[in-house]
Amino acid sequence: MSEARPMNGIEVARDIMERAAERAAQFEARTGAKPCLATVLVGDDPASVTYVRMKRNRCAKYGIESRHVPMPETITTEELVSAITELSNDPSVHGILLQHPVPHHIDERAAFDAIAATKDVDGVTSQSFAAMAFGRDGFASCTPAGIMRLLDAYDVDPRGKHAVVIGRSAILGKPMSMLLLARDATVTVCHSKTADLPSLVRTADIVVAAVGKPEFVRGEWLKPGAVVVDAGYNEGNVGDVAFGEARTRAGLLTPVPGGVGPTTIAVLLEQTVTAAFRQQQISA
Ligand SMILES: Nc1nc(=O)c2c([nH]1)NC[C@@H]1CN(c3ccc(C(=O)N[C@@H](CCC(=O)O)C(=O)O)cc3)C=[N+]21
Repeated sequence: MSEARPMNGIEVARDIMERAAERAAQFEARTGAKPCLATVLVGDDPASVTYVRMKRNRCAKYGIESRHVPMPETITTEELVSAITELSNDPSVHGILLQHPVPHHIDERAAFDAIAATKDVDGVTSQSFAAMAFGRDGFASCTPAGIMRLLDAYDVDPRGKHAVVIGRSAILGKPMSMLLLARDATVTVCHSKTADLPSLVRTADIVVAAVGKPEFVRGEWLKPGAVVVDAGYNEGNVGDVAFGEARTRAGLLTPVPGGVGPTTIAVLLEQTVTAAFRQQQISA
């Protein structure tokens, strides 16, 4: 049986980040300051702490400053919105990342939408979503945008293909479906109430798994030769796709780790540098 070709997210991410680092250095040379990303973390969930630390380390490595803004678990929506509004109005901050998820008592949509669109380098605001959906200028949601970069790097053209997106979350499944649609894929968005998911997946040329359930997508669901993107980040670095099974069916397959995750962070860095240039009204 033939084995799927792996899509190397580490390599694709490195290219994106090296280019971002060059532009960050140019920005610093011209303005005297590095591009700056504010990272807002509510509470101290260990996985979230790790992800935010990874993002800040990656910023430091590629010439981007980060300013960490930790918030107590007990903060109210109002307090969080006002802290984010302050960052939106702070000219020394070019990008804002509010780490998802926030505690249940907080209105996450309200918090995301307190991020100024010009600083929404994570692509989570309603305004960015609309821009993404209508093909207007704006920052894309990082994980879906990173996935599009992976597809491009491996010459996967979504045009006319059937793409099945499993998951409809605000920062993953939903924007993913918009970006694939913008590239002329025929998109089916599946979720927990979808009837007969395996049959739908079997018709997919491109599968994006974004459900958050370890090894949920089975190898036998896949059309032989399909492009399979695993956007799951479950405990213990296990994806949403049963990798061992998928490897004997898929044509191209992202590993976890080393697939979607690194490109997500790379797009965040790239968009932070772009935001910095735009806010200074200078071009890269
Ligand atoms: N507002 C917001 N934006 C996000 O983009 C966002 C978020 N909230 N909340 C959580 C998820 C998760 N996420 C990951 C990014 C990179 C890796 C990553 O690079 N993982 C490595 C492995 C990690 C390791 O080595 O421990 C890899 O896949 O190779 C994982 C997960 C971004 N997210």
